[in-house]
Amino acid sequence: MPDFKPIKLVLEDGTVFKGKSFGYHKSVAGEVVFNTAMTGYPESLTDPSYEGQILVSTYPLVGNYGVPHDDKENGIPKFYESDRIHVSGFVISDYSFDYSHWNARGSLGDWLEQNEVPGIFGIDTRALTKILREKGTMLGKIEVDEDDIDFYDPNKENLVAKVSTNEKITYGNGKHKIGLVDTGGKYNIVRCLLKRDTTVTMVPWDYDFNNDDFDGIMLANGPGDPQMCQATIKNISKALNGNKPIFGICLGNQLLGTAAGGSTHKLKYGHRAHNHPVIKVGTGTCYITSQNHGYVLDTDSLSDEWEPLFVNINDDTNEGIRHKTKPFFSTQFHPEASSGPTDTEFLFDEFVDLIKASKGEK
Ligand SMILES: NC(=O)CC[C@H](N)C(=O)O
Repeated sequence: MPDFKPIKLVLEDGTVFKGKSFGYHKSVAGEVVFNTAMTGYPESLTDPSYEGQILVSTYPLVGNYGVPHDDKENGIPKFYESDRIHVSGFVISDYSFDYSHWNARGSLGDWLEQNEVPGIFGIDTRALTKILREKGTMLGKIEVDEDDIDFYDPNKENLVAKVSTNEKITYGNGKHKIGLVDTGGKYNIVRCLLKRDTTVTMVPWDYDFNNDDFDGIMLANGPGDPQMCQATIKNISKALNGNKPIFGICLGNQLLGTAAGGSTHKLKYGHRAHNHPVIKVGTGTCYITSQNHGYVLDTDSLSDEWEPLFVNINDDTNEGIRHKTKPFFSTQFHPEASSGPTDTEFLFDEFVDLIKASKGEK
């Protein structure tokens, strides 16, 4: 085994975890969050919602299936959620030096190195997670050699502006025209829409989509504090006066709720997993969902025109909302999965059905 350089993770409360470096050997600071999923590191690492965050995997064995090919389909990578790694650093327990998978093109360590993102292995990530669960999400820094860098709070910045597209980009040429507000959206949202006879036009986070002739508006996921996206919230508020279908995911749920007059707050340590159970309100139906968020919408803050659509049965937090009379709805979880269970992908069908109904089609 080669000699891996020492590297450490320092938490805001002074706790230090010493590990070994297996990615790009540099110091970084960010917000430390944990995900309990057992698979899906290529998708998570490229999810723009992780911008500014140091990601901890509670599942110990990581890297065993390498990283996938970067083949493209419809102009986007087939197996990644964006064009680069967005996490600031990756913290794991056991690194698999050997990888094997039909679709592997290289190792996780080499991929981190190419993207200049540090990786630490040899850390008891379950002990680390217990601290984060007890004290809540904390700032942290990964330090190499004798470095002593400052802590950095990504939520004080407009991270959405950093990760959003700067120009309109159109994918596919299906029947229904979707305006996708790119607050840091994952490519699987585009893939799920394109599978359903749509043309998807991705627009910048602060673009006023109300003047375009879209058939429906898709509000994407994205990083940071939703209250940083006032320009998006303003445009959504305008759209709420009309009748075009709107579907929001994760940050999209928080932005739709805020535009509807609601408020948001930060959870103690967030939901990042493949197994969050949510109940559809008014039914006994439970879905197992993929999640990655730190903020949450306050259901009680919504006006009477809105109602909760899903609720998390672990902690009773909001998992989605819908307008009582207009075709507007959103989910806090990820129906596009990637990674995680695909049980709620049918919500994309429901969105397209709303579009058809609003156009007078069957
Ligand atoms: N995946 C997301 O869209 C995350 C939304 C928001 N940044 C949060 O942490 O709550």
